[in-house]
Amino acid sequence: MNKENSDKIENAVHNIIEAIGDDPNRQSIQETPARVASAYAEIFSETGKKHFHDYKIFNVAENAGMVLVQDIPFYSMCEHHLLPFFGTVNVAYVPQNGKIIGLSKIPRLVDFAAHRPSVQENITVLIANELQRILNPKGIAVSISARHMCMEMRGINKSGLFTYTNKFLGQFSTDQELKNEFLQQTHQR
Ligand SMILES: Nc1nc2c(ncn2[C@@H]2O[C@H](COP(=O)(O)OP(=O)(O)OP(=O)(O)O)[C@@H](O)[C@H]2O)c(=O)[nH]1
Ligand SMILES: [Zn+2]
Repeated sequence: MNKENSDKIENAVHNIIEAIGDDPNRQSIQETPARVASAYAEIFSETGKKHFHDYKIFNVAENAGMVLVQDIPFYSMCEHHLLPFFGTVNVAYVPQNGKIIGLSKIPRLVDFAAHRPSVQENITVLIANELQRILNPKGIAVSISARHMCMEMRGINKSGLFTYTNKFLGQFSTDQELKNEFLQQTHQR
């Protein structure tokens, strides 16, 4: 993040601290605006980016069956309240023409989708669509389970609720057996 944008966040946080009735010059929070700016640079690092580019494609001779990376932790911020929502993502695909990507790129793709203001449904679809664009595999399944702080610490104030979303493309939407394999492996029914 450039200096101009980081200054904008610092000024805004300074104003927020004042507006909630605290003193921005209080010794232990003097550096808070700068800390928030640097935290936001990390948390929102992928904002506005349409495509994930950090991958290489490998070719293998024989197609594997379903490739599943399970329980990938993620943190995001809801676009309505800028409060965290977080949980785990399962990403599966069935390769086509021996085309695969490095396994570590799947959690990186999850971070790409999550590190922006968003809603759970959009993260789910963005992961599926980017994987589709990159690999054009025979099928894709993405499921997310998450807790939303905007439902837990304010508003409806219900703790410990989990929201589930998923997106199935290609064979995962046409082949019930494959879909069941995914759901069984990821403990969803
Ligand atoms: N579909 C969806 N909704 C979300 C997500 N994160 C937060 N929300 C909801 O977004 C809605 C925003 O609704 P508004 O009525 O504009 O906001 P609000 O008055 O603060 O709503 P309450 O949270 O009910 O107090 C709320 O119902 C939130 O629960 C998400 O990832 N997906
Ligand atoms: Zn919210």
